[in-house]
Amino acid sequence: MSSSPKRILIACGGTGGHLFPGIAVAEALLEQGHEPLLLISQKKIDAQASAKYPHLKFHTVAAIAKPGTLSPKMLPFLLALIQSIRSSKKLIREFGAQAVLGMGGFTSLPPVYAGHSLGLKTFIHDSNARPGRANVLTSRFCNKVFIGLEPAAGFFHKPTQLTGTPARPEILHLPSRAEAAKNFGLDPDKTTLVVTGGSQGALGLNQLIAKASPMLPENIQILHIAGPNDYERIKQENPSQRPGYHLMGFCDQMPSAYALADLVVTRSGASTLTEIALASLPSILVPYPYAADDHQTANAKVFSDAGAARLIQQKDLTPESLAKLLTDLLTNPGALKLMANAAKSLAIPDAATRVTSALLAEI
Ligand SMILES: CC(=O)N[C@H]1[C@@H](OP(=O)(O)OP(=O)(O)OC[C@H]2O[C@@H](n3ccc(=O)[nH]c3=O)[C@H](O)[C@@H]2O)O[C@H](CO)[C@@H](O)[C@@H]1O
Repeated sequence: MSSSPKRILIACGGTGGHLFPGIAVAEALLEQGHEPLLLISQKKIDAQASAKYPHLKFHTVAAIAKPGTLSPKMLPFLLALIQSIRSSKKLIREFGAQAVLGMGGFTSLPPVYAGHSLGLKTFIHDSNARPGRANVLTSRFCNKVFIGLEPAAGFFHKPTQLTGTPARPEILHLPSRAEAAKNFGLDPDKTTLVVTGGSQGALGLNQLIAKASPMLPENIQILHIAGPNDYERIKQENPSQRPGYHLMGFCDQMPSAYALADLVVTRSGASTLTEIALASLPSILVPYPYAADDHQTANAKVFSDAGAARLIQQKDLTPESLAKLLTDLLTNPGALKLMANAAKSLAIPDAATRVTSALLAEI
């Protein structure tokens, strides 16, 4: 190992769950004097998020998503994969990469495979308790797999290291509660419920919350982050809402949302879980029912087993039962405190530097 600056290619496009951890690793590398290049997709979310980090270098490639095995789209997918491996090799040579890190999904497979076939050290990070198939396949071409949650270790055929999932630096430095409340026009002194569905697929949860919120005690305020796809529908379906209910589409101030929250109701995507652990927040976790291999239930179990969260499947909830559970918890500060402490014990604040140290030690 030498201390000279290293050039690291990080593949992290396609979803917030891959992009933000990739950005966190890139920031840590940059801080240590190294040169990261982030490979992202042409999707809007990647363009929007990357624009906020003008000091980082990004390279855009077409997103790759695997169709069903018998789908007629399989042949075009395989051709796109081969093409992407070729262009990844070209990029690795031009950039002079010394290692490749994939943050997950099929978008990571071509650059990791290309790096491996050019003789570079290659790595992937998997943030879920039950890894995606793309990552298990990609791990065949890796030297080491970094994992966000312990149960993932059993799924890979390569050495794994528990690093946690790197979070955006701003999540590690939350604003004050007063500042946070101001951002949403809410009251800093009121007990606050924050609802967020992750970046995709929370219509069922959004509908439950919108119907449950009028049944909550009057002194509770609710920040309901419904996501850009559901915002209009939820607004139309619930024309008369109670005071202290604030509905929004996409939230670009998640640190403020966490700073204001006394309890979070959410899907159990890995980045969201990482963030609520870092913010020491109690939660009610309602896994996305259609997530691949039900990995969100596996993620949520880590938190409920530790006492940090209540895990409830969407099919088992009604607006009434959800309102009762929320009221019971929100009026029981002792229970919330115990859950918050358990959440804190799951946090790995140095996840980004755990990844960079382990990676740099091998090149
Ligand atoms: C439906 C699905 O399969 N989702 C998967 C997807 O997560 P997905 O990317 O949908 O969700 P995550 O919970 O992992 O991350 C969401 C990220 O978006 C941010 N955010 C969210 C809402 C908002 O309004 N503003 C905002 O900034 C959150 O702070 C967080 O950083 O990849 C993750 C990592 O493999 C998996 O664990 C998830 O299960």
